[in-house]
Amino acid sequence: MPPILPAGHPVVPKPKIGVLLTNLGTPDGPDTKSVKRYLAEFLSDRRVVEIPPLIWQPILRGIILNTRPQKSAEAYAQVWSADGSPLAAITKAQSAALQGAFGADVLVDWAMRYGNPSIPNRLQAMKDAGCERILIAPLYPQYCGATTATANDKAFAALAKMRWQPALRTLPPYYDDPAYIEALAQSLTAGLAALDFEPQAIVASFHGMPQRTLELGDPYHCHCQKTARLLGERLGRPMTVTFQSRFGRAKWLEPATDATLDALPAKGITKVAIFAPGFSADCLETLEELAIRGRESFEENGGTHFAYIPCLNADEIGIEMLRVLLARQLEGWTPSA
Ligand SMILES: C=CC1=C(C)c2cc3[nH]c(cc4nc(cc5[nH]c(cc1n2)c(C)c5CCC(=O)O)C(CCC(=O)O)=C4C)c(C)c3C=C
Ligand SMILES: [Fe+2]
Ligand SMILES: [Fe+2]
Repeated sequence: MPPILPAGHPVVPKPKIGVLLTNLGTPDGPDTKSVKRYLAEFLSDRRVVEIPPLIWQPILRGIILNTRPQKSAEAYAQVWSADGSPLAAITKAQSAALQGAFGADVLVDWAMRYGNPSIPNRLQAMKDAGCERILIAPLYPQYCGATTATANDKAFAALAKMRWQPALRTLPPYYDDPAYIEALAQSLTAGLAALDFEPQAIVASFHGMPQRTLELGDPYHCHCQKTARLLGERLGRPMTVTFQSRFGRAKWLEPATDATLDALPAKGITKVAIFAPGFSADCLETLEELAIRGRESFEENGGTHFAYIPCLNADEIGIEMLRVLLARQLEGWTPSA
């Protein structure tokens, strides 16, 4: 058969391509009203709280949304930056850095699953800019229905309303990708080298989820364990894996980060370094829960040295890793990617 494309022809014509980075979401401001609006949307997501709405909604509206927003707003106020919520500010910086790395062929933007800028809003903006092909990139290394799936659901729902849809791809979870493990290894090595003490333990703290979600078949727990194992092997140092941010009364994944930190000094471990490999950007859960409250609690229980090592964020190592992962997904879509 003769070749279907004339010799020298590019394999694919050059359509306009969009890359939409997505993350969890955050309130518009560190005030009770904004946090209440955000938590109402977040905690009404049936991928996040897997309790039948007839039982859950009265608890959410009657109890949780009347108590938690004020407490959470105080926590957000402690970490709020000049650029707004750290999660939003860092995701925006990641988007700008990747735009620089890809150049004019690819439009890079960012959106939040809950709150602003919303996924439907930024997808529409990409379509309006002429993007015919879009890569949705949920920035969660470990897959969880409560994070990866719901972010993609939101994008699919927006596309479901479009008469003229763009073509779509999604970034798969990258918990065991050599580029991710290497980025974590380099970032952790640099973070440890900058300390003025030698930690006796390195704690890898992942966001938790209900134990029941694991039993229903969600791979998140296994993904976290594999990330920590590969990183430990790469560095030749064991990692203490823990799960943080417990919410509600149900049993969550264990061991819990707070209980583990509090128990270490009694075992003779008074110097620790902690980091959060499952978070692609620092946020409330890392800056307030780990770096502020985790430290206080560890020291109250006899700890003497505590270091929080930041996430990959928009640092060079993290951006290069994301560029590699995204470029791989764009293969065949653009001759230059
Ligand atoms: C209610 C159940 C929750 C599940 C399940 C859950 C899973 C989960 N979350 C992240 C990442 C983040 N969560 C963040 C905040 C946050 N998470 C929950 C609850 C669940 N998370 C709440 C109620 C909150 C809000 C803050 C609070 O009131 O305490 C954030 C930070 C957002 C920010 O604005 O900085 C991230 C990121 C993952 C990876 C995950 C997977 C199991
Ligand atoms: Fe969460
Ligand atoms: Fe928290």
